[in-house]
Amino acid sequence: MIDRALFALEGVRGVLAALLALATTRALLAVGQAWTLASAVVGLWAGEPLAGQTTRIALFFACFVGAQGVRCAQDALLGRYARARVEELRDGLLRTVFEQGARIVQKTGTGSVAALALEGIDQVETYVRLVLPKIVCVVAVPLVVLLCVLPVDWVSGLIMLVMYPVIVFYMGLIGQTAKAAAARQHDEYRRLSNHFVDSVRGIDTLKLLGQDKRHGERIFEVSERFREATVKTLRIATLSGSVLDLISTLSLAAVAIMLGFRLVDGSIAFFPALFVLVLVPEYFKPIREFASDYHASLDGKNALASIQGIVASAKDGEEARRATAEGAAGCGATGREREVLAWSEGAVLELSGVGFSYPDCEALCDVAFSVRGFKRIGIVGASGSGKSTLANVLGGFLAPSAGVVFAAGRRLDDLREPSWQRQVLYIPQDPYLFHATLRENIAFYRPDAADEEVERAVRAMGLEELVAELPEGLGTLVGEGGRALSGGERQRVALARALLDRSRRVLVFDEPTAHLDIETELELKERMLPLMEGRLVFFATHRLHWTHDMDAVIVMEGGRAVEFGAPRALAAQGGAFARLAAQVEGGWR
Ligand SMILES: Nc1ncnc2c1ncn2[C@@H]1O[C@H](COP(=O)(O)OP(=O)(O)OP(=O)(O)O)[C@@H](O)[C@H]1O
Repeated sequence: MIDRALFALEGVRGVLAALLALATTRALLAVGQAWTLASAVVGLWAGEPLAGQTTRIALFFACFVGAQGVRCAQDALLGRYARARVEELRDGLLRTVFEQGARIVQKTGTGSVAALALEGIDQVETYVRLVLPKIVCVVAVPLVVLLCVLPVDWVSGLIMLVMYPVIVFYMGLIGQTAKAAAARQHDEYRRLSNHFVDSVRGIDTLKLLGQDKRHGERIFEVSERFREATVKTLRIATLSGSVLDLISTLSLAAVAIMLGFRLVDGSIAFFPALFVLVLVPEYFKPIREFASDYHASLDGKNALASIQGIVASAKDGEEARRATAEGAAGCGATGREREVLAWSEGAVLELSGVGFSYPDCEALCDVAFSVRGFKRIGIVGASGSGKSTLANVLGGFLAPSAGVVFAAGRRLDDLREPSWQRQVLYIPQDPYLFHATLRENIAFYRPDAADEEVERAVRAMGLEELVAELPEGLGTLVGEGGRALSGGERQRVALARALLDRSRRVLVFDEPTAHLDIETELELKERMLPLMEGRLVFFATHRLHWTHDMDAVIVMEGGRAVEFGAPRALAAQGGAFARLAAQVEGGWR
């Protein structure tokens, strides 16, 4: 029931110690309130004048105000602590998502990661605020109260002592059921988030294929499952809360009835009886509050576990990767020693035995080749042969599961090395436009670019017409929520980015023209070729006319690089490239 993940939070022990001190103080103040109230009432009952009770009444109010003060101090402490931890968690999660990129998002789901970063984080804050003080109160307050009741009336103390473990045992039983129900609810929520984001992203395709109605029904099914899981969790929470209330009320009644009988037969005086009666609710209050907040905070508990899981698995993977890289290098290379030098004419990139597997499929196997300097390398092959996966490995997005890479004199396990990524410009099939102005999108890698440079890039990539058409020219908002651009226009923006940032000397293209009609492709080709000058270029494509402009091609077949060489020589060789070339309409010359 007590969540170990909470104890992994930074500085939690110090906060628990402070909360323990505050809870003990509050319990003592509650005892003080019960004592002063009981003695004032007993005094009045005995016929003492009201004026004689002033000190007791003043002390009662002092204890009351003190208890409120302690509560405020506790809230302030928890508020600060929860906010700080939550900020750290958010940073950790976002850093992991940015560092691990596609891998994390593919594994966990875009919707789920977004829901965790937004709503999940808030749930964790509520969870930390609610549960930390309850963990402390549930131990400290009953102990203080019991220690004060036992010397005054051991019979009531004994009843309280016996009933407490019964309640804790019952809570443990309910807790297990509630935990399972909340975990199921959390899973359904993750599924719903992923489904929703996927549906919104794919809405055009779904409509185009006439699948929107059927997909709508599936969204309804997923939402229904989430609703059912939520109702089940609420049902358990409400029922168990009521039963717990009943048990603690019965325990309270048992103490009160025993006090009543003993008062009647004169075996207990009025003062101790009243003192105990006033104090007993304080004894059961923390466990009742713990039970009700426990259910309310279970989604925060699950969100915390998910976030910590994502961050920890990424960290483990990263450490294992580092350890293997350092072990493989045999020299404990760290930091600077792994930095890839700036790409130059004499630099060599070599892949040796590189493999990569998706959870259910091996996409690359034993890929090996070596390139030097500023070459244009085509990556060709049939659909599913591994072109995009190889482009992703070269771009530093995916870490191979096998093999090593030598890049500009550095031996690496993979190319997710920041000093390599800083040199790479990746242009995918469908470049992403940020929700920002067209100018900001073009100057993405060089936000400091002068206006003339941006305008030159606009002209070079044939974007002048678009800019003239837009209401605010380069200052028009584009991307999601802004003015939509066609596939060809997005591709031109991506190329303008490449033109603007000449410092990136490695270009990785992944089927950049796959979505474009042949006229647009040929027009763009004329604009792309000059960009390739003085750069190392990898160009994954299934359109073989590009290979005429390549210095060499890598031919992929079933995840293996089966051929590597100049296209003309490969075509003459009669192997895999020749077979591919034979499929080109009109032949490959
Ligand atoms: N995210 C993924 N999860 C699981 N398997 C994947 C994933 N992406 C690709 N694959 C599989 O890996 C293999 C190689 O895919 P890849 O996209 O690299 O091939 P490709 O040659 O680029 O294909 P295409 O020309 O159709 O884009 C294929 O069998 C594909 O089904």
